[in-house]
Amino acid sequence: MADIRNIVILTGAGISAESGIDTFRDAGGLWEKHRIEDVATPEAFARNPALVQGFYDARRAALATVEPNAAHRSLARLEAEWPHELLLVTQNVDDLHERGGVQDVLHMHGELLSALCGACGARSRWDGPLSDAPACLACGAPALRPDVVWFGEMPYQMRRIYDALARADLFVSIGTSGAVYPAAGFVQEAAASGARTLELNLERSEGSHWFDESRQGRAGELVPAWVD
Ligand SMILES: CC(C)NC(=O)[C@H](Cc1c[nH]c2ccccc12)NC(=O)[C@H](CCCC/N=C(/NCCC(=O)O)S[C@H]1O[C@H](COP(=O)(O)OP(=O)(O)OC[C@H]2O[C@@H](n3cnc4c(N)ncnc43)[C@H](O)[C@@H]2O)[C@@H](O)[C@H]1O)NC(=O)OCc1ccccc1
Repeated sequence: MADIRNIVILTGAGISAESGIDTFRDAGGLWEKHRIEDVATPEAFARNPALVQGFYDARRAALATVEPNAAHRSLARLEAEWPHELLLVTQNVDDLHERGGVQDVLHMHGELLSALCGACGARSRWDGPLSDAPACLACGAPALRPDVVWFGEMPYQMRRIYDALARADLFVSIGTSGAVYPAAGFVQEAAASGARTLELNLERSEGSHWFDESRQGRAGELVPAWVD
């Protein structure tokens, strides 16, 4: 680690699995119970907003029943102690990184605890169901939607992410299947700028072959072992 200064870490649903949050593609995962095109696209929301709001209301309510795990807490410790640049990017819409103690996490696919006005773009913290949401507090339009990035929509803060990848000495991917872009392409971006690349995942992923090193195991063990 001596020559490592700038680190970019990407996390996915696998880091929250041991906290009891369903992943997407694993057995019994979200995409087994729901079709992406029914609940996670702008077209689905236009077609059946109640179904989509219900899907996210259930996931938002479930947040109150789960706690961060050792992997979340280890990353908070790393953030507090790392003397150089560290950017933590998550594809997760849960708040377990923050509750695990991380001060600055970039939610590239949005957050369950935030509502977005489809009319004026205003954001507001939201922890209840959105199905019976009042109008937007800023513009009064009845257009509040989950502040998450659906398929076909541009992820958040891509400029900040690509800038950090271009400066990275080390890129670490934790608990993601590498099935969804542009996140699945970050390892190649980092490698192209000369960074070392490490994958920590329960099993080999669609992108494992892009990494210098891929370690298999549970995030709750692999991440503390890597941080300490
Ligand atoms: C399905 C896929 C082929 N489709 C896409 O990638 C699409 C289309 C596309 C764009 N570019 C492409 C290039 C090629 C092909 C397709 C595309 N991408 C988009 O539409 C994106 C938007 C995608 C975002 C969609 N929203 C999500 N989530 C928020 C909502 C919600 O949460 O409901 S995606 C969602 O699924 C993704 C994958 O999930 P993972 O987190 O990886 O979870 P998964 O279940 O798949 O895997 C879990 C892993 O953990 C491991 N694991 C399990 N337990 C543990 C454990 N205990 N410990 C460790 N590991 C564990 C398992 O082994 C497994 O490997 C995450 O990103 C997650 O956020 N937008 C876009 O491209 O805009 C334009 C653009 C253009 C230019 C530049 C930029 C943008």
